[in-house]
Amino acid sequence: MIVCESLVRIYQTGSIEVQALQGLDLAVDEGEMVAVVGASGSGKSTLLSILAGIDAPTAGRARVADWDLLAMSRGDRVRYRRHTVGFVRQQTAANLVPYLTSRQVVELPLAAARVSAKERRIRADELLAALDVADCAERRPAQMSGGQQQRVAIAVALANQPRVLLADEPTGELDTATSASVFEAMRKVNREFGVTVVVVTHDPEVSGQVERTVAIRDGRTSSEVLRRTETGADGDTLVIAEEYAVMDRAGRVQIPREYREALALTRRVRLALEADHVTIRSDPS
Ligand SMILES: Nc1ncnc2c1ncn2[C@@H]1O[C@H](COP(=O)(O)OP(=O)(O)OP(=O)(O)O)[C@@H](O)[C@H]1O
Repeated sequence: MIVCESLVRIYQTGSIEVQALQGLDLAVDEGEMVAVVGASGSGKSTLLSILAGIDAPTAGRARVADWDLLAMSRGDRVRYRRHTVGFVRQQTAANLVPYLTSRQVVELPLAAARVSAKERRIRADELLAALDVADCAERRPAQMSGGQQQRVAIAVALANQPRVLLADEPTGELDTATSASVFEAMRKVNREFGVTVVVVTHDPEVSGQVERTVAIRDGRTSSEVLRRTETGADGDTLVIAEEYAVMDRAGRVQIPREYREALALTRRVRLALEADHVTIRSDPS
């Protein structure tokens, strides 16, 4: 559903150039839910803005569903944002409109897509019910909690039945219990509606609940954690998490700093192919 290869985004401010993405690789299957983590400034929001069609990459490849994000006209971009992706921002207020009720704000994207008034009402009520905020249909943002506002924001993002839901720190302004429930709502739409979900988060509690977490370091995908559940001998369910380094198409792998420091691996290293693995040794000279 999503494929990014060697994705680059350079911001130019006067004479200063910032490489926000420096050859990022990412592949997300249809129906998957993936968490994206990384230090502040690592490029998470830049990636999400590109996937949302808000920002354009400088170079590389980026495809979402049938769209090539580097070759879209202005009109394509509008269609893409209206029908293929839904976007939830961190700031609860930025997702909603102060003077519109929840039902009205969910109906807005449907009206833009020329859905009839009757259908709009039915779809808005279905979505608000699916996100457990049916009782907020007549309320404006100021009359709702942060968690309720984010659930309504997810309903807005899903109004036009997008194939991909993108969320940039959707629980960043919420307390732990509320963020767990908003995150659970996202898992529910992923499971029940089959929407592919990419969620940026700082919260390890959140990233620990998805099957795959992608870590971005310096604008590049550096590692992935895959989680699976297994039933132990005593019948208990265990979550097994395994961390993988990510290799790009050219075969490059980033070796974590602590490994490099522990073995004094510097500019030149020796590689050797063994029967079932590759060794990396420091240069004796
Ligand atoms: N519009 C812009 N103009 C110039 N530089 C930018 C712009 N947007 C982002 N950057 C820079 O690009 C880099 C990546 O920023 P980005 O917002 O993607 O990081 P992030 O991982 O989302 O960080 P955070 O977790 O703090 O939100 C940073 O160095 C940032 O200063």
